[in-house]
Amino acid sequence: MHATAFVPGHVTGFFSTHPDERPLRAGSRGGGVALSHGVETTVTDDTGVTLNGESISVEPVERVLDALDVDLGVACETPLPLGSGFGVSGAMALGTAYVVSAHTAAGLSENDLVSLAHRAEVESGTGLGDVVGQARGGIPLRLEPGAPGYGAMDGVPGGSRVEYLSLGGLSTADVLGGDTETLSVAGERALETVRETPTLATFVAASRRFAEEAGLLTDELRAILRDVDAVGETASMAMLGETVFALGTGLSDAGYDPAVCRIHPPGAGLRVE
Ligand SMILES: Nc1ncnc2c1ncn2[C@@H]1O[C@H](COP(=O)(O)OP(=O)(O)OP(=O)(O)O)[C@@H](O)[C@H]1O
Ligand SMILES: CC(C)(CO)[C@@H](O)C(=O)[O-]
Repeated sequence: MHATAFVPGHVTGFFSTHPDERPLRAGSRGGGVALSHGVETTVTDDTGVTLNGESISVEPVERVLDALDVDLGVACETPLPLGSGFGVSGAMALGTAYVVSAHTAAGLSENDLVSLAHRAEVESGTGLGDVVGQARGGIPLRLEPGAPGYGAMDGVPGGSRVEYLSLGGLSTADVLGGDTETLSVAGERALETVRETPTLATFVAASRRFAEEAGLLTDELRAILRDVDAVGETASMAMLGETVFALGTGLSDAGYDPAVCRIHPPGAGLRVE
């Protein structure tokens, strides 16, 4: 029986970047939402990585396999689009750490596995806080950057339904490799706002303000957000993808046909079988 793990998707609403030459201390501050739509990862006897049945190269997954020094591969399945702001690379990396550790009885703790996947994402340039958010669940706030033992987290209570609509992707590596000063200032302001008033409404409103201030909104996304505003709801952009998300029914109320899922509960952990 080959080990299988489920890791929730994770949409970041706002963030600031906190690089560090020590990858376990590097990461992001910010806020996001863990989703009941995620990635199912199964360990395989042959090497290589597949996503929805197709061979794929995802650097953080390969880094995790290299770090565990195994001649094994993984098969990943997800309904979420890769590269569109759902933390798919982080979920694949974290799921890989869990299933290979289970398969080989590596004797690693949960913090060890989360740290392994976090390091892989940071070193690949494909993520800064998705992995720690996916491990926590709920609506995680990254108060301090870093892997377990370095970072600090809280969460916004409540929430259930999530709607999302993706028009396409954005390269996380390209955005994180560019000038992130402006977006980081906006991200710090957003985190301060949500920490002062930790509610669903404040979270989405702060995310929307961040998307505007970070200069990442495309005209297409802006048009969808305005349609949601027009029905008295609020939505925002998933970082980093050409994707809109709403907590509640804002997209469907505005006449769109979004994907619908739920928030992956805080503390629900990752199912490993
Ligand atoms: N068809 C593809 N589209 C996007 N990325 C791809 C594709 N094939 C392989 N990759 C690799 O998958 C990884 C995607 O990481 P990225 O962080 O951009 O996506 P994500 O985790 O789904 O989104 P985000 O981090 O914005 O939430 C990168 O290593 C990229 O090189
Ligand atoms: C940086 C980010 C927006 C892209 O991965 C976010 O998802 C994160 O913190 O990993």
